[in-house]
Amino acid sequence: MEEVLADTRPALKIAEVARVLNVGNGIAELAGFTDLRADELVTFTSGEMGIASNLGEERTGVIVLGDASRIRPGEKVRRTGRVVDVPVGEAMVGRVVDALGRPIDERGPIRADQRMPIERPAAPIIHRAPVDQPLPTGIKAIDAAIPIGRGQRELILGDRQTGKTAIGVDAILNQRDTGVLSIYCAIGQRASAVARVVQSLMDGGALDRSIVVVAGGEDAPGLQFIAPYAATTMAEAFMAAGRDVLIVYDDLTRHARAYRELSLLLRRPPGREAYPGDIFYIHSRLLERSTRLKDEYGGGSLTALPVIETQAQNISAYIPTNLISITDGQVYLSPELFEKGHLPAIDIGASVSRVGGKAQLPAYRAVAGDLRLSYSQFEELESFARFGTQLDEDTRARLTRGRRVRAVLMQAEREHLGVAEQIAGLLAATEGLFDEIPVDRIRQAEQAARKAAQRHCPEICARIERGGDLEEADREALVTEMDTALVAFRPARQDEDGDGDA
Ligand SMILES: Nc1ncnc2c1ncn2[C@@H]1O[C@H](COP(=O)(O)OP(=O)(O)OP(=O)(O)O)[C@@H](O)[C@H]1O
Repeated sequence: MEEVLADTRPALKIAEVARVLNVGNGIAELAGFTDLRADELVTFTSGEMGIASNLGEERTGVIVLGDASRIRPGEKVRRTGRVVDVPVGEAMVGRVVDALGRPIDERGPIRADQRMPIERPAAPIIHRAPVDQPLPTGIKAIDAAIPIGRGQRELILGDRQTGKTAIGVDAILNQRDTGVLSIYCAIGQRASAVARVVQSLMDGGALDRSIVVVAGGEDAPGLQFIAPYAATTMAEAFMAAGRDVLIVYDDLTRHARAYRELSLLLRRPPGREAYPGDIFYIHSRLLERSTRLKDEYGGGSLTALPVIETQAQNISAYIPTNLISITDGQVYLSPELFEKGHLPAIDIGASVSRVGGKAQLPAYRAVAGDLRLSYSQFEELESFARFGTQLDEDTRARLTRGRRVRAVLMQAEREHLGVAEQIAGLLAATEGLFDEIPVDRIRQAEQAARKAAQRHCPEICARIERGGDLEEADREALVTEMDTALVAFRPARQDEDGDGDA
């Protein structure tokens, strides 16, 4: 009898059910819970879910993860004893899901055998390995001047319609042969914009090795707020299993706005630009989770490309400065370059990669080592030259070269180039092979040079692709072959042909 009593624990029931006091705009206020935990998931009788956010003695503020208009005052709410989690693993690959990991692609249910909480601590420093392996984006201006490494966090920022999404999508499409799994997390975007990205991934054959997480502009602010954390959890599951993952958060400006809306509705005190005091923390704790793990801790990596929209090119506004300080560099897209048609509109002088240089392939470093500096100098020189000053021979030569390098760095969307192709084009430009060719023919000339390099020096190209060095002899061989291929583009030869446009 005593044994039985010893095993019996008094079933003291704490209040597990509460009622809705009022609801609206993504937030519900409840009364009745006595022991609710911060961030605990609650379920409404109407079927919606919510996250316990403001825990007061009498009232609880809950972020609604769904349609708040379906919730009625007086409705019952139950606690669940768990935090928000999402399905993870192979079953997610190739799927388009919402912020709670539920499929929205009409391809049937997802049978994942594991779930993980959306908020998880970042890997401790001791588990982290240095960023020293490249993550090629296939975009010349980035791979040459602002290289990104696996495990890096590189911000993409610029005004609206400057090609931010295009860079993220191109980076995903370029992972065809790298074994990198990609996650595109759309936050607060129009459904048509998300549909376009999904279509591009499908057309490029990238959806089979990607996950798309969508919290659209018309979704509840609570879903928009949790979407990047959910996407990161899905990525972390692969990272822990040794996979390399690339994640694009498009975009964190809208994420910050969704959080501001929720905070104001929860009556938290507003700070600068009406954002709450912990606005830095919501982004730092998210991006801190991107890293590269040491082999003994899984060996995978998580590379993050967060996107931020600036207004009137103001990169020193609150959210952009926060993110610039959290990330390991930024790719700045300039609306002026976009208007001039210099696409992708990357302002190389205002962009930087703080850790990716170590990850750049040696052949790249040999060719594009000082590209960022020399290109910025050229841009400055060009702006002075506009005043019509008399130019000396050396300045004129530097302008000629700079304009050709710029033409070579221009690239259309979805035109991904392998490492060897990129290096051949850049080598031809920096060695002055294009100097005598009119700028409007550089694109064709570059293609011819790249083809010649591939055709006549296949073993050098293959070695470069494998990460080998570019020896002096290799450089000479490539330059000779490309120079020969470019004869047809030079004015003298064109004049002989009678089609000169110099
Ligand atoms: N390298 C490029 N070559 C040609 N067109 C490009 C290039 N990059 C972007 N574009 C075009 O520029 C337009 C804007 O691109 P995108 O939607 O990526 O910009 P965004 O900055 O993400 O826009 P938003 O502010 O709406 O999010 C698109 O029509 C896209 O096709």
